[in-house]
Amino acid sequence: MIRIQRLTKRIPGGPKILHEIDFEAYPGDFIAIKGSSGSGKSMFLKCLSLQEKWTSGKFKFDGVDVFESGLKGKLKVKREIAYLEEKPYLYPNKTALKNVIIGSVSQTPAWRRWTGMMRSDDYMGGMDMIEKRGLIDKAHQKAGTLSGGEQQRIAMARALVHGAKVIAVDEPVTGLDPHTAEDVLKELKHLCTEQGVIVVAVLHQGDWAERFADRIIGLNKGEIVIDIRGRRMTEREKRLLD
Ligand SMILES: Nc1ncnc2c1ncn2[C@@H]1O[C@H](COP(=O)(O)OP(=O)(O)OP(=O)(O)O)[C@@H](O)[C@H]1O
Repeated sequence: MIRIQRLTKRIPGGPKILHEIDFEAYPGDFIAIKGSSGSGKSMFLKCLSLQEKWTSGKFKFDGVDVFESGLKGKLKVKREIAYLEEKPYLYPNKTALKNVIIGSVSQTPAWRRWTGMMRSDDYMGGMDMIEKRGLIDKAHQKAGTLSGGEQQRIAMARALVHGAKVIAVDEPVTGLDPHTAEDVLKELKHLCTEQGVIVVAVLHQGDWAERFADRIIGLNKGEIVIDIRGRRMTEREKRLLD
């Protein structure tokens, strides 16, 4: 479970980008973040996954007070809250499978990195995760040749192999055709309902948030202006995001 209280982010010597954000999420939640350009959506995901330092606020994750528990709490967040950018970084010349298992604990010994050899349990775990994403026939294809939707799913598989319990994903369907976008969102929804993963997704365009999310949070100038159950938004609510 995640509990954030009064998260504030200010760029040193610059403007306040997030202002006193309160946020809670429970296993299995699919939460969409909406808001116009510059409203702080990406910054929120980056603060949630500790890619960005907070200016102030309290952060509890799975009962651990992240900032009170020192390095241990921060490492737990970095390990278990995966941040996926709009165009997730994959090694283009490595296979989809290598991208999924790269950096996993049993891969770490230097001689494995030098020789490129995988342990059989890495191989099986990676293949299993890729199969569950419906990409088994792409496992040995170079990641740089995969489509945008396939790359998103490989990035998800990598996060899950590495033990992610929360996926904070920025614009996962931007630039995808509607059919592929729907597949990616179904996949994320499935992770919530079947595995209790928490998904926090920036889904500003179209009606994807209304169709897939359990909750919709709307940001305007770094403040929460809407926090509703996933449903069709009213015209008044939409105006609050402008
Ligand atoms: N490192 C930084 N230094 C200064 N300003 C920043 C920095 N990072 C973000 N900002 C500003 O903070 C605001 C929020 O940025 P953010 O990327 O979170 O917006 P967003 O809602 O994700 O926008 P978009 O939909 O266009 O991606 C923007 O005005 C941006 O210019």
